[in-house]
Amino acid sequence: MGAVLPVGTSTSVRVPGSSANLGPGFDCLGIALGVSDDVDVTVVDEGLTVEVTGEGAGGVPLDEAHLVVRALRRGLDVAGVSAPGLHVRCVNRIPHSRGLGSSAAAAVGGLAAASGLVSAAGVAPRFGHDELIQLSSEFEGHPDNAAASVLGGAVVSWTEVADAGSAASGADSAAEASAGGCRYFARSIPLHDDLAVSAFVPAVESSTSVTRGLLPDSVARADAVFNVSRSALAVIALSRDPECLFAATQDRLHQHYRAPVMRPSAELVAGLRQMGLAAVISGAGPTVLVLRWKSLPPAAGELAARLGFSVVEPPIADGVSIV
Ligand SMILES: Nc1ncnc2c1ncn2[C@@H]1O[C@H](COP(=O)(O)OP(=O)(O)O)[C@@H](O)[C@H]1O
Ligand SMILES: N[C@@H](CCOP(=O)(O)O)C(=O)O
Repeated sequence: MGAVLPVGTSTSVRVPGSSANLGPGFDCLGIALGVSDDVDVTVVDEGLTVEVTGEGAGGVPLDEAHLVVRALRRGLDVAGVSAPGLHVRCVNRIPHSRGLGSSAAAAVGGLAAASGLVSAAGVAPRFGHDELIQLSSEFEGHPDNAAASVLGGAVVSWTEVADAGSAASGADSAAEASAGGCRYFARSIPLHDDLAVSAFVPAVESSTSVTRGLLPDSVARADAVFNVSRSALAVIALSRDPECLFAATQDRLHQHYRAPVMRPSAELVAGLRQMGLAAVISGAGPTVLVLRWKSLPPAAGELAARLGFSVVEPPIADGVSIV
């Protein structure tokens, strides 16, 4: 290991949550939401202390298993530096296991904190956006949430999986090797000025890894074609024609497979869509997201309350920031 970070070096990071998929864009579309976590890290003499307040406090581990710490360690490792000890303080506002990208935000937050520490100590430059997207998506296994948390706004992301030949000949970067050959990329979608979101958040949780297990390995070509057309339309709807949002948020690849384990969410999506709203399952659920360009009708709030969902209207957020 190369440089050792001086005791007292510190950094503060703010990272937004996100909503992935936006209906048809499974594992490739996402939008950053103005509900953010803060991560403050200070280099200390020895050991590791983790302090958590807000969402997840009392539930997440307070040792090396903590996701922010794992990402922080990975970032320091990639930068080729070590720390004699670390104090990590997390102030969490993104609800966990609701489909609002908390795990991706934790990975981005830890990696950005590593980036902030190495640059504050003057031992290495900050990670660029592309590197942050690569490293954080490796934690997730899909880039849609992580890319939105890094870049802010709405993003299209994509994954390149090395074929057997290139894997045999060796990965072309340490990141690629550690990701089992996956390379992750993203670009921002310019957003229409009137675009806004409403999130309908239930009290119940749902694990992303569990509900990914409900999805089939292959789908009918007609369903693939259906989603390809809606995903392409989604980019136009988000950027310049919000009136297409209703059509652009249809999906046949993931939502109905997950519906049996989130009936109230499925019922809420159906009810909101009957009102003409562009409602989708947020990420892997159970939160429901509405992409809109005008106010919600009162009936939307009434249905949400009856089904046990709280409505929040976060701004569309900028990407991760290092203070
Ligand atoms: N800020 C955080 N700090 C530590 N662990 C976290 C944090 N955010 C999320 N996690 C971990 O990720 C899990 C939730 O991930 P996931 O099922 O993907 O849901 P989400 O949609 O919220 O990302 C939590 O149960 C916790 O283990
Ligand atoms: N494309 C992923 C998105 C998961 O988002 P999360 O916020 O629920 O973790 C999926 O649909 O599995």
